[in-house]
Amino acid sequence: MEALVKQKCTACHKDAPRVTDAEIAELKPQIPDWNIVEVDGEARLERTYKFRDFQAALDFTNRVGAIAEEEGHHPALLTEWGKVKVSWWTHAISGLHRNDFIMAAKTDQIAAG
Ligand SMILES: C[C@H](O)[C@H](O)[C@H]1CNC2=NC(N)=NC(=O)C2=N1
Repeated sequence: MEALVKQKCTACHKDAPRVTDAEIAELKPQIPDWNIVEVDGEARLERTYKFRDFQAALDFTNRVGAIAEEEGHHPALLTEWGKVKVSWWTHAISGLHRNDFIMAAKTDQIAAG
């Protein structure tokens, strides 16, 4: 399989397939630092990144925002002094799509510089 970071998001729509348990088993090892959490009964991918100060956290936030706009897939971002919590899920299906794993991998790539 092509690495997740090299893949593009497909359009989100309400009939898009949620990832199956078998797909999660295949995809999750590529983003080992992410957690799958449930919020309001919906699965999300979540990771908190640490930074030296607020400006560095804000710069990262903006870079993640830019790829979200490029890919047409958008995260929740919580920026604080020295950290940013990033959450990916697919609003259209109230759960996880392959797109979320692709975007989590691209977020890791941004953080790696
Ligand atoms: C029309 C537009 O592409 C859709 O509303 C997109 C925008 N960004 C999105 N982002 C996320 N995370 N989930 C969606 O379902 C979604 N839908």
